[in-house]
Amino acid sequence: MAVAPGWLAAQACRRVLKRAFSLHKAHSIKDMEYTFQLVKNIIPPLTTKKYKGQAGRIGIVGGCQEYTGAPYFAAISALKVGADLSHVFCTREAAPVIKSYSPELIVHPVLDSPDAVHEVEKWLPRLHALVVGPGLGREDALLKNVEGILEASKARAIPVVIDADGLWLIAQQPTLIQGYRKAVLTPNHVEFLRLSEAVLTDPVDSSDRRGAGLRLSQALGNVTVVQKGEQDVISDGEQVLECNLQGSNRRCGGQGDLLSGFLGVMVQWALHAGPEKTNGFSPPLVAAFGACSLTRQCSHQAFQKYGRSTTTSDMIPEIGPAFSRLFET
Ligand SMILES: NC(=O)C1=CN([C@@H]2O[C@H](COP(=O)(O)OP(=O)(O)OC[C@H]3O[C@@H](n4cnc5c(N)ncnc54)[C@H](OP(=O)(O)O)[C@@H]3O)[C@@H](O)[C@H]2O)[C@@H](O)CC1
Ligand SMILES: Nc1ncnc2c1ncn2[C@@H]1O[C@H](COP(=O)(O)OP(=O)(O)OP(=O)(O)O)[C@@H](O)[C@H]1O
Ligand SMILES: [Mg+2]
Repeated sequence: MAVAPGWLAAQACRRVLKRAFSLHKAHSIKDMEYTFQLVKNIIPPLTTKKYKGQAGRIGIVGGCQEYTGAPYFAAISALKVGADLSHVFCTREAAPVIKSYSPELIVHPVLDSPDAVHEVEKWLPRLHALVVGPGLGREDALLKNVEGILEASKARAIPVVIDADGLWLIAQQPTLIQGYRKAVLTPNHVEFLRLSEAVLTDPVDSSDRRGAGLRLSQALGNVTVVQKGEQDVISDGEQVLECNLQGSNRRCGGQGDLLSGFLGVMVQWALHAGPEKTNGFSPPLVAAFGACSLTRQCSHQAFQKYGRSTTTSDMIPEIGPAFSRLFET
């Protein structure tokens, strides 16, 4: 008997959803299907009517002498999820290294120049979102420049995803993003604790990750917080989404950097689509759910092929197939 491709796709989707809920019984498969539908609603269609740049022009602020992989992962994941152009603003030394990884990235060696804020600001009118922090390092002079870049981005209402050393800066100066609802923070376990210590008066209850995420988001004026971990817990201070989609047991470095690049693209898709497409959820919340599920699905697929030897580079060729499987079925 011939089986229709649509039926096969629906079965594949149900299998993904079953994996998603194997760890967390509080939601039904129906809830998860609904949240995936909201992500599907924000994805811009591929048509012949679009010109280069309309699906996304993203800037990554990061990359220094020690860390060149992290900004590369964020920038390439932005392109592979569907952005048209991906810029990296890094230090002079890091630039040739990052360029050598891929001809597809546009690399600006400006972050340690005395004129860094102005050099990045020139590009802001042409960018839809910034991802701040992957591979940035913690040198005071660089962080000072990033402060200026964040202020300039807020003044232009540009969405910002803040990760890694960008979160280190926010923990020192939470006022930089206080109340900016186009900011999404993506802390790992340690970064989440550091931020919580910086802005909450009472210690967080580590057994209640939903409550902790809500509190941190509220304390920061409802910026969206993506608390990464065995389950990703996402909150805008009003609502909480959890992403339990099965990933893998490999914890190789760089997976969070991929997530931040996906999110840079998806947050601007979601804000562009507007709240009517996200049915009562804030657009950044839906974008974050999309980026978390895609990261975990890429990790799952890569692990099926490479097992213990899986590294973040192995996840990159999985982005297209994982995206289709989650959002195009
Ligand atoms: N290829 C590249 O270029 C990459 C570069 N990267 C860049 O590196 C920079 C620093 O970022 P980072 O994430 O390494 O932060 P950092 O605060 O030094 O923490 C590290 C220490 O925290 C701990 N720890 C972590 N998770 C934990 C957990 N769940 N539960 C408990 N403990 C946990 C653990 O410490 P330990 O086990 O030693 O106590 C770990 O060693 C940043 O710019 C980033 O973008 C990365 O993106 C990777 C790929
Ligand atoms: N224990 C876990 N089980 C399953 N998935 C996990 C686990 N911890 C993290 N993840 C997933 O791995 C991805 C990256 O999260 P992680 O906490 O490793 O970020 P990170 O430390 O910032 O990574 P990076 O090395 O890029 O800086 C996220 O998609 C998250 O859902
Ligand atoms: Mg990280």
